[in-house]
Amino acid sequence: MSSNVKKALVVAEHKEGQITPATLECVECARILAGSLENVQAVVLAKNAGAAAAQVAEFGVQVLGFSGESLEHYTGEAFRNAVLEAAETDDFAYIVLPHTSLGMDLGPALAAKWGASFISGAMEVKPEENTFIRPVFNGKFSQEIKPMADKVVVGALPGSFGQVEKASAPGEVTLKDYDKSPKGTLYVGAEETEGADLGLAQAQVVICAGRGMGSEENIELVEEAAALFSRSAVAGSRIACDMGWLPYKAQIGVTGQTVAPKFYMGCGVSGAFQHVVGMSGSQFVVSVNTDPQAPIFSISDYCIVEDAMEFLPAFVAAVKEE
Ligand SMILES: Cc1cc2nc3c(=O)[nH]c(=O)nc-3n(C[C@H](O)[C@H](O)[C@H](O)COP(=O)(O)OP(=O)(O)OC[C@H]3O[C@@H](n4cnc5c(N)ncnc54)[C@H](O)[C@@H]3O)c2cc1C
Repeated sequence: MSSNVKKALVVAEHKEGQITPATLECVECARILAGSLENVQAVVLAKNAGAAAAQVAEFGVQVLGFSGESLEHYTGEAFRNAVLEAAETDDFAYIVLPHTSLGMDLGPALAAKWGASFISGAMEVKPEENTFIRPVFNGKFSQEIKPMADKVVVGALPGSFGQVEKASAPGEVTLKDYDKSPKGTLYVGAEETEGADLGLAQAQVVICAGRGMGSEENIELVEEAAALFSRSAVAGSRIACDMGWLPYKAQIGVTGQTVAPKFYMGCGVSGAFQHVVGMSGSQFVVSVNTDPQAPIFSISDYCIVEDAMEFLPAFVAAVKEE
């Protein structure tokens, strides 16, 4: 193997025993960085890592699975120590992890301990130029970054890399017991957010409220629009949820839910990349925004430059008339 090959280690993310789509994008990002899947390995951390490790291996990468009580639930300290131990098993130049809640928390801690640069929210990588590109200012600009350190931890922005395809032969899986416990962190528990299941994942029509809706009272307009369609759901941007207008279960985006409905309508949503990665799989996108320069218009099929409080009642009336 040539000495300029730079190997990449992917930190696999899994929920309820299933590898997340963002992990498969990380494998693709790592493949680009390392030049070939042969130079990519993945690490799976779990109480019992076997099943999730086998899922990742189906994509043709070698997988190291650490199983241990301290890895049953995410804690920054335990996961950081376990990933660093995995990183010592070979001469890696990159650690790639998804730019999700996990990656945003774990990435900086890994980089600090590993002596690496940390590039968060990377949407493109150019290893031959040692350049990483990420969106800034809600996606209105992109920034090119050249890391100073030899090693780089990369947070791959979901929705940017495409998922790696299944391989004809699975990669090798090595499973190890991991019995180290974190010294300064104790996992106490997690509670699911209260509120009804909004059925966002199954919805074919999603009407999404953003800060531009102005107040909680105006969310009724969004609900009325959603009620026009069967298999529909109301969603919100993070700001709409932070304001308490909608429950957190309704949040779409990198720290919320991912939806791929047939029809998405954003009302007073600017189109920050953290939101867009959660809805970019929508088949038909309509956006209502008073600002003709709103970034969401660049990914919309129909751009309606209008006050949402004027548009929505007219929209509801028109659909009812049909
Ligand atoms: C680590 C991190 C994670 C994040 N995760 C998420 C996430 O998961 N999901 C998410 O959504 N965001 C997320 N964000 C926040 C994200 O960066 C944006 O701040 C957020 O998406 C903006 O929400 P918004 O579009 O509702 O509000 P704004 O960006 O304030 O946009 C409001 C829009 O409404 C328009 N408007 C104003 N008045 C009207 C009107 N009367 N009629 C029509 N349009 C009007 C404005 O022109 C503007 O474009 C995250 C941020 C960080 C830092």
